[in-house]
Amino acid sequence: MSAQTQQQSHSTPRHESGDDLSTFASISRLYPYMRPAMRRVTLGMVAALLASLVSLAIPLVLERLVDGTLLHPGGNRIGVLYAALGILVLGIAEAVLISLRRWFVLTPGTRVEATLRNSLYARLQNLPVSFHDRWPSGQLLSRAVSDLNLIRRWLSFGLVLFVVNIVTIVVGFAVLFYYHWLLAIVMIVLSIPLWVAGFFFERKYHVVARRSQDQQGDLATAVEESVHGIRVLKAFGRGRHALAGFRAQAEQLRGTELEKARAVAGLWLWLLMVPDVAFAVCLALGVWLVSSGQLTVGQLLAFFATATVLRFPIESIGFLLSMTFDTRTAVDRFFDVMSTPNDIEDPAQPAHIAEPHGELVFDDVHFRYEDAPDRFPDLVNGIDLTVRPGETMALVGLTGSGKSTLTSLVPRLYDVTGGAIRIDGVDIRDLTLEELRARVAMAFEDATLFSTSVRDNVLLGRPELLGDDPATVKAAEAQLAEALEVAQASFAYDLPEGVDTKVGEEGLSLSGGQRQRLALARAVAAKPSILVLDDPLSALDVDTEARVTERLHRVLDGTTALIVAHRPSTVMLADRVALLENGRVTDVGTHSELLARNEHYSFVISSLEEELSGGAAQASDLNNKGVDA
Ligand SMILES: Nc1ncnc2c1ncn2[C@@H]1O[C@H](COP(=O)(O)OP(=O)(O)OP(=O)(O)O)[C@@H](O)[C@H]1O
Repeated sequence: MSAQTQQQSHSTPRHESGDDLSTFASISRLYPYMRPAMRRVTLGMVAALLASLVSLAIPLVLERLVDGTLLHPGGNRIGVLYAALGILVLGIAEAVLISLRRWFVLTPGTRVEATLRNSLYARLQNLPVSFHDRWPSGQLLSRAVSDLNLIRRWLSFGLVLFVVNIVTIVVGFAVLFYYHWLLAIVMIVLSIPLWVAGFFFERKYHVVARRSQDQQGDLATAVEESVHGIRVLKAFGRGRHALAGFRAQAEQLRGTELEKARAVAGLWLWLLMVPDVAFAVCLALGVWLVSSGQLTVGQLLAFFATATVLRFPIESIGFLLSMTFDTRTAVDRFFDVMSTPNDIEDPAQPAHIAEPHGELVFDDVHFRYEDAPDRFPDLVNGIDLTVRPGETMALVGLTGSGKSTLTSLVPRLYDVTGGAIRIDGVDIRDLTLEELRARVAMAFEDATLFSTSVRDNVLLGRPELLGDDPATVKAAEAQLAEALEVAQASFAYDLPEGVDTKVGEEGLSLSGGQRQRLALARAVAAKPSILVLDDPLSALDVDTEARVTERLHRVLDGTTALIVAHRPSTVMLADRVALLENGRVTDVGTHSELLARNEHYSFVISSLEEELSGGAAQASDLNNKGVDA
């Protein structure tokens, strides 16, 4: 496998949804999105067609002018004046029609682009987490930005010109026949190399265009990763290495762009050379036809004037072809995402939990990741566990035993591959996703904050509290205060603009512990009947953790909670502990019961303690080395 192919196969799943379709069939899939814009596009096309026909009519007037008045013994000045006036009027009409074309097609492209972008975003929100595991964000970003941009430019400009130029060429050749059949046939025969070059161009260009657009996506992913990981790269002194990797990728893209440019240049060579040769041959033949009395001077002049009008449409075919194939690739890439099946969707006939108590039952649950090798058993291999209403259950197990995976099955971030998870007796797959995710709230170890205010981040799961009327604002403030207090995140009130301070990627930088506390506040504020916490306190110091734990205990009183525990102190928070071992729950009991009777549990707890003291030593070591500075 070449380095290039290797690079591609590692970075992007390539569905190539439209690879077996013709360019026309592939682009026609856009029709439902284009329908609202079609009226203006069609009007633009009509205006452009009329402009072309007008430009083809000018040589006809020229012929009359030369043969009928200038060269005619009885020609008069009034005739010349009329003909000149006719040409002027046609010229003005052509200019007006071209302006109309621009005006008609300017807005529909932007509207279609916006619709496509909204649909893509909605689809990305809708697709399951397993899709996002497979797709690098740069590939999605390049689809949402540059591919849709290409489609807009083609719609506003390429499509209309392509159709109009083809029609102009066909009508133009018919007009050439009208002047003289032999000259027209010579012109057509000499153009054949052009059509052949166009055919080979299509086959080559499509493949290179796809590669180029995929490589742009890979490059975007590389930039995104290095920006996100800038601290790690700096701390480990790997900036140069990252730059070298980036350069290699950029060089690869440059190579592909050059290949594209060479393909276009090859076509251009034919596009420029063939008409010149055809003109020269036709001129010699035309002069002979005039001298032998088979053609008038006016007809010869009109023939060349028409052939000149046809030059731009013929020359632009190369550019428009490459633009069309770029667009076809962009459309294929768009539908790669849009046609990815979503296996986590609402049921056809949803059930509803009338009286939520918060009982959570795992019934012989199995799960394996799509890319897990066949020789491995299921990661979750038949888990039976009941978390009673209002109970706090800690999940404990060695690292990699599948604790986070198990918790992510509850809000259906992934679907079980066997067995069932039930909330209050209802299989979670029978609930709508909206109901399920209103009942279950989650906080992760890796706390993601969005680029918006603290308030909006914390009340993310309570959209009904984000209104403007005074009662809602008051309720929102109370909820916010309670959640921030439970999560020991009152520091938010001391930020420059209090809870209105913008945080997240574009806002104020917060420490890992502060981010975790806000994420925990978000889960608490959602007031779920089941709270799933995936080691949400890992970045807190021991004192803060103790305070959060004490408050959570109070809040969790009526809430069922499933907590992944990496610290003995988190385990203390739980009423009972479930021990995860080889994909199964091998023991359930209180912390002290398990410590007393289960050797593996004691081993896990002592390894967690060791990890903690090791982590603390490492942290102080790093601090001494001044990494933070
Ligand atoms: N999205 C994924 N795709 C494929 N495999 C995954 C994915 N996420 C996790 N895994 C694999 O599943 C296994 C269990 O991971 P998981 O994060 O659930 O374990 P864990 O018990 O929470 O670990 P830790 O205590 O270290 O957080 C690991 O071998 C991991 O490599």
